[in-house]
Amino acid sequence: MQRSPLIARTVPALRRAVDNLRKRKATIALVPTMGALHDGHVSLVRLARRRASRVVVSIFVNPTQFAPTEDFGAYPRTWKADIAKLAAEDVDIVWHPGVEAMYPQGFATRIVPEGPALAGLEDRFRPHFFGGVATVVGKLFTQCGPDLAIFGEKDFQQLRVVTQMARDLDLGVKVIGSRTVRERDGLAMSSRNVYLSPQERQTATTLYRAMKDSAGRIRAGEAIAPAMARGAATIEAAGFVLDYFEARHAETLAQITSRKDGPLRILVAAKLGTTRLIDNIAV
Ligand SMILES: Nc1ncnc2c1ncn2[C@@H]1O[C@H](COP(=O)(O)OP(=O)(O)OP(=O)(O)O)[C@@H](O)[C@H]1O
Ligand SMILES: CC(C)(CO)[C@@H](O)C(=O)[O-]
Ligand code: BAL
Repeated sequence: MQRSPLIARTVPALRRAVDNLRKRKATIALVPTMGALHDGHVSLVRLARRRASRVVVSIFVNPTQFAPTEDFGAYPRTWKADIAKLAAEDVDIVWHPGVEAMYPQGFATRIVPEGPALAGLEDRFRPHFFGGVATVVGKLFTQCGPDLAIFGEKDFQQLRVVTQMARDLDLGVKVIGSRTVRERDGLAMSSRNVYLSPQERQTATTLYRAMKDSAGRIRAGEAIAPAMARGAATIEAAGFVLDYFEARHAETLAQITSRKDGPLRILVAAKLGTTRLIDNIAV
């Protein structure tokens, strides 16, 4: 029988609910989200279910990771549909704080990530972003105290930054990455895809095709620079404004010049009209 998850809106209510699960010797997985849930999020919840006996999903559109010029106000909020999806997945607790519960009056502490995972990419175009993410994810981890937490590979640099933070701050949470879920034409599922017009939605698949093409060329022995230049040109010709299209070391995200530098990942961010999309694939 389908149960509705318990919905916690304050830190004490969340802690009580988690303590109750712990009394029953549960292992707990946390899946942090900003809501507007799609099948990508559902795949994270399913992985959480396989890895732990109880699942907590947080839904919080975190203002500190948006610049004032970005889409915090417009970000899709689909609460009822989200809860129905989470009930169908048998989620135990939904942690849904208001902004005042997460950042009470007088809040004045931030976690500021540094190091190689921040070398460019998202950090160059959204310099506020990882400070906001690390601060809120650090809080989510200490509020909920999960054994493990699941993050999508779609936000590959975020996965690396959060993994490093959990390790550096001894948060006792094992961070697990989950593969990217795509639409049939290859577009990575993303809450922001709803911003795309029908025409833009058709064009959007170019990102995946260009990454696959460049990855195929590199695998076939073409030098990295021309293979990547070709992908970038394809994306721009389709009408995107490109932020970056780069091949990086898949583990460290360090810059690479040759295939001998180790396993590679191609990462892309580009704007189509006013919608900014990101994606990545393994080479
Ligand atoms: N297509 C996807 N496949 C797998 N995981 C995903 C996918 N899309 C998002 N996620 C993961 O879900 C978690 C919550 O992400 P978020 O709520 O920001 O969704 P999103 O679709 O990435 O939204 P946005 O459009 O804002 O980037 C993150 O760990 C993110 O990497
Ligand atoms: C990890 C996260 C929930 C932090 O707000 C967000 O950046 C996201 O949804 O990827
Ligand atoms: N999916 C990452 C959250 C963000 O872009 O704000």
